[in-house]
Amino acid sequence: MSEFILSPEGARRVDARLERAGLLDLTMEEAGRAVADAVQASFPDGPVLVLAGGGANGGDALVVARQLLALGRTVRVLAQPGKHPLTRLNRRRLRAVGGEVRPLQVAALRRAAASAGVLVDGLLGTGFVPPLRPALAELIGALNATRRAGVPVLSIDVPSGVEAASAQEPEPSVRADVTVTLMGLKTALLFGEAATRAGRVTLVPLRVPPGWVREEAFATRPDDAAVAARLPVRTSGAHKGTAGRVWIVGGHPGTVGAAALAGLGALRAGAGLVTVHSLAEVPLVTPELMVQRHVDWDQALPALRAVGLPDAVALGMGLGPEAVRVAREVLTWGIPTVLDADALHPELAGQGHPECLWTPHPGEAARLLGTRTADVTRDPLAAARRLQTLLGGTVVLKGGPSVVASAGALSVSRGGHPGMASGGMGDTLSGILAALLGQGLSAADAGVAGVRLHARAGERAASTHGYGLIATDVSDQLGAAWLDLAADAPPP
Ligand SMILES: NC(=O)C1=CN([C@@H]2O[C@H](COP(=O)(O)OP(=O)(O)OC[C@H]3O[C@@H](n4cnc5c(N)ncnc54)[C@H](O)[C@@H]3O)[C@@H](O)[C@H]2O)[C@@H](O)CC1
Repeated sequence: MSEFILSPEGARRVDARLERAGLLDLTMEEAGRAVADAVQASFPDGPVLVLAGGGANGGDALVVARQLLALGRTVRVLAQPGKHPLTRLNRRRLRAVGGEVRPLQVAALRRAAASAGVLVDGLLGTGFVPPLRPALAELIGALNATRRAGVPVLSIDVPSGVEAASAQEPEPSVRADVTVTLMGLKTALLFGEAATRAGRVTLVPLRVPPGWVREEAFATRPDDAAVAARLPVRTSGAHKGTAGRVWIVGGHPGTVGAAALAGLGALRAGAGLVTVHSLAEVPLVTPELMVQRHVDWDQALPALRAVGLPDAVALGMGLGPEAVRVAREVLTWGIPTVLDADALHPELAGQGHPECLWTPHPGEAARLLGTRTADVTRDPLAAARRLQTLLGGTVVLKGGPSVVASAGALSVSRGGHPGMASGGMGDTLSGILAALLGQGLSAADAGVAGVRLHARAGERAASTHGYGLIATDVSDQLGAAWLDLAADAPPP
């Protein structure tokens, strides 16, 4: 199922609607039951130590405690005074079934943790506003020390102290083994150091009235069925001329491999005919790839245009100092275009068209936005949205995971592998994207499908090569990755 990504404000608005409908209590009950089920599934042994803050995150924790008691678990609860009405109500309910609630203090935490089989962290959720108050900072320090001593931690919604809307390194914050997040994913659970704090993340969508979460979500994470539904489908009469003619414009002495890798990626992503155009000698990576070496771009580009344009072009990979001039000319052709690497220049902002696909990594994104790389990585979703506004068309902000922003849609890719952090991976992606554009996909669909295809091929290749993965390994797995995704496609 595709998943929705909520901001703290969006989650609050859903809460407010639930409250107006008189459903918030039921939703908290469902959330607590789901978290209790997760505790049972992952940590079935030993006493459970539940830590509950004063807000609704603490309310969830008190429901978890009651649900686990009902399942026969030994449960100890340390809680702050309830500020949220439902937190107070659930404290009364817990007591009514014999649950004991003690004040949340560091000494009590250390004592109870010594014999605990698992610790449930319900101190702070999406309502946390940094900086952390000193008393809670001390508690979180004690909680993390308990984990280091061997007691696993399950966090409710987000690890406490993590700012839900930011991927920034949160210090101090809870380090969890498992995070059960509610209704929608949060930025902090997807990107950067914050995500590593969350451990294994599972999303419990909760049965809120249809559409409410979708309406408040600012981004989605499509599942493979949703991605597969965008992939091109061929008829038996397909031939190389109908499967997309792609040009790769790139390469410069010393960086010509980038263009060759893009060409290989395009071929393996199904393009019918691929030609690399370069001023440098292109290595023969595979005989199926056509190459044309040119003397200078001023002569080459008009001549190429005169012979007839391809279905799509990818440019910039290793293209060097002439990239902006070349990109300006190519953009006048008006054909679907991937702009990568040296073609990602602020001077080109506003010169694209709707079928452009811009593929910056965070460093290139920072240069385009006139900001620092750390500002991009702190909130990649916001950065991708700003880039799309600046550049138009579709933007793929590369990373683990990548973000795809097109007019009115923002999505996060699944999967991939850390072994993909090696030179040439981005060139392969540009080739894949151009191949999909050439096969008739819109820039928006090509962005979503191409990024997932690349990640899936990376996962496959990593199972053999691990951190030794190189870009050609990924290209080699593209066909199999496509078949994996197509197996999930809904029937035509
Ligand atoms: N719409 C949803 O997603 C649902 C949300 N629920 C829960 O509700 C949570 C949000 O609840 P709330 O908005 O009440 O907020 P939280 O419970 O996340 O946090 C609010 C509490 O944290 C304290 N706090 C805030 N900043 C602090 C700081 N810097 N230092 C120390 N203490 C600080 C506040 O004083 C308050 O007691 C979610 O994370 C989730 O666990 C669930 O009940 C189910 C439905």
